[in-house]
Amino acid sequence: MEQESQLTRLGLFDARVPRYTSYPTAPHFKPTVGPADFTRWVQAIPAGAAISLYMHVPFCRRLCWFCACRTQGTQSDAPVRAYADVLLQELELLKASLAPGVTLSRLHWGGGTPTLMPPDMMRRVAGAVFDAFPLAPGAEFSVEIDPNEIDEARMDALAEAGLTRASIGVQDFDPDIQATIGRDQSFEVTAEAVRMIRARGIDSVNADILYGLPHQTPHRIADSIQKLMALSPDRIALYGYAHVPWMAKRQVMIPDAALPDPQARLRLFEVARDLLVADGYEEIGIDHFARPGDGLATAQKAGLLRRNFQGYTDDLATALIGMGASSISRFPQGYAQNAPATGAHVKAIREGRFSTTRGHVFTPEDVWRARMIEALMCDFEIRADEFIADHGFTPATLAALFAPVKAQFGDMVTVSASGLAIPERGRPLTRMIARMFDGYEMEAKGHSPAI
Ligand SMILES: C=Cc1c2[nH]c(c1C)Cc1[nH]c(c(CCC(=O)O)c1C)Cc1[nH]c(c(C)c1CCC(=O)O)Cc1[nH]c(c(C)c1C=C)C2
Ligand SMILES: C[C@H]1O[C@@H](n2cnc3c(N)ncnc32)[C@H](O)[C@@H]1O
Ligand code: MET
Ligand code: SF4
Repeated sequence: MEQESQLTRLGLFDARVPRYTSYPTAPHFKPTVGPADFTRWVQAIPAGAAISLYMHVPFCRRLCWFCACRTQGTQSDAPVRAYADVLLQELELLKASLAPGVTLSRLHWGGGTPTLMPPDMMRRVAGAVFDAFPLAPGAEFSVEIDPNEIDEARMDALAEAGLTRASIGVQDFDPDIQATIGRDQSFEVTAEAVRMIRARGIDSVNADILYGLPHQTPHRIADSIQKLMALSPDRIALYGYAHVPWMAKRQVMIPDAALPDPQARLRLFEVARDLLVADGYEEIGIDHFARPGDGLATAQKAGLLRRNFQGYTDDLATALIGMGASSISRFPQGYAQNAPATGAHVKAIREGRFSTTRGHVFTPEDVWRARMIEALMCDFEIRADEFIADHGFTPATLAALFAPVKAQFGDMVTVSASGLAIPERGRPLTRMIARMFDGYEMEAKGHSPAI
């Protein structure tokens, strides 16, 4: 394949590249940002603003071996209950620092597994959030749902709390692959979760599925995608499995020898993508798919697609506040991350202070670099008119910035007076091209593969 040899020459199959869910990326955060900065940034949010709120629940009943999320296993509800109490205290602290009249454009519960909360706990947490900050008109309330960890009573609690979007973890339907990644989940269990969601009139269903898993073949991923399409999710995240056992220790359970090589990963992605596109899904950025009419598809058409810690979003709020252990907040001034360890976060909140341990203060240069990387990840294009109008560039300064990218990537990028664009054939290189605009990370580090 000519494209494949070109991609090989450009280093796609050897590269380790950030996913750019933030810029700068989390590994560049420094302990110079602390609770005082976080408090100041929260206080600077204007009265009556709509903000986005993320609540992290770092508990699971079982720990899937493939998972790189910050979470811990627990068989009892006691630690979850104690943690939920702390979330309510954190909410009080936040309310005390925020100007009056703040509403939510988004509320997202992620994890971990938020659905391991018993129904009364879900009601209590949701009730406290909406008492403090009501949903803005058109707002979304979304929750990550583990199909193995949901039932009618918990679904009732979520629906009554006003859930608008359910996000289910699928990963793969193949039983052999499931055994190798430590995640049993029959098709019936997943289908039943979708039925419970839709039966309550929650008609927005997202699903997460992975390519690049151990023992995955084009035939097997095609089968999993077909099963997933039978459930007709509105939105699908097709993430590349990130094998980072030095960071996510439980991944040592996954034998390296069973992993597809980078060329095979590209083929797995393409098989899955082609099936989804043939079924009418629109490609959103590097790894999302959405039915036409879904918020992400509409935002992409309007040039309003944005990148955040969840991947892609159509949320335009300028402040995203992350609550709970390890969560990251984004403000116009910079990023602030809470203490990653649950114990340290809980201790800080119980003592009446925020747990912010690391972060980053934006420089003027960060602002335009962040936006260029976001534009590439969302639209595969850096539009000259935007950067001339909003960031003080001239055609000449843009041309100087684009020249080394063109020299490096040849016909995998196009450069003209209207800007820099990545044509279809160059799409697998998007994260590598974005890295050319990263002022912090010009050399490869311990990231996941570029494809
Ligand atoms: C919900 C689960 C996941 C979160 N991040 C990932 C998953 C699957 C994927 C991921 N994120 C990072 C890596 C490391 C390698 C890489 O490709 O860059 C992987 C596999 C980087 C990263 N992203 C965030 C953090 C804190 C990090 C690592 C830095 C570190 O802590 O050492 C931001 C972030 N990740 C997740 C959330 C919920 C989040 C911010 C709110 C979860
Ligand atoms: C929140 C979502 O993150 C994805 N997820 C969890 N662990 C990994 C990993 N190692 N690599 C890629 N994606 C992962 C899953 O698809 C989950 O549903
Ligand atoms: N824990 C849930 C699941 O695995 C949600 C996605 S992973 C954070 O299904
Ligand atoms: S994939 Fe979901 S259920 Fe499995 S360990 Fe990760 S957060 Fe927990």
